[in-house]
Amino acid sequence: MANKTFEQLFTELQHKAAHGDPATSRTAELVASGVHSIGKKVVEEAAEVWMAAEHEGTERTAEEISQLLYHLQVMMVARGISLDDVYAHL
Ligand SMILES: N=c1c2ncn([C@@H]3O[C@H](COP(=O)(O)OP(=O)(O)OP(=O)(O)O)[C@@H](O)[C@H]3O)c2ncn1[C@@H]1O[C@H](COP(=O)(O)O)[C@@H](O)[C@H]1O
Repeated sequence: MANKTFEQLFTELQHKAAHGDPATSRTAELVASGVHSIGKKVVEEAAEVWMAAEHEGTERTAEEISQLLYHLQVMMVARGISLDDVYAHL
């Protein structure tokens, strides 16, 4: 059972970006670091998904995918992109 849905996490991240303290919120820290830094994390996490899928088990791969999805959501928040903006292309 998931701790939260993709939609619930996105709402939480929007709130953290607007009101969070970069000293205690990873999301606020990442958004403050800017799109270039967030982009590097997205690429790093994507590579970790690839490596886990090829060389590690299902649980590790799922964990890496969760981290990629988190960083993609942070990028969306930083760029002001909504879930509906993305769903429009799915
Ligand atoms: N789901 C996540 C989540 N997934 C991944 N991460 C971050 O991504 C990191 C994983 O990336 P790495 O493996 O590169 O770890 P790292 O070496 O510490 O990263 P670097 O410092 O090297 O960049 C974790 O250590 C977390 O900092 C997350 N940080 C926060 N959340 C959730 O986001 C919400 C808001 O969190 P805060 O903004 O921290 O309050 C909460 O529900 C959290 O559970």
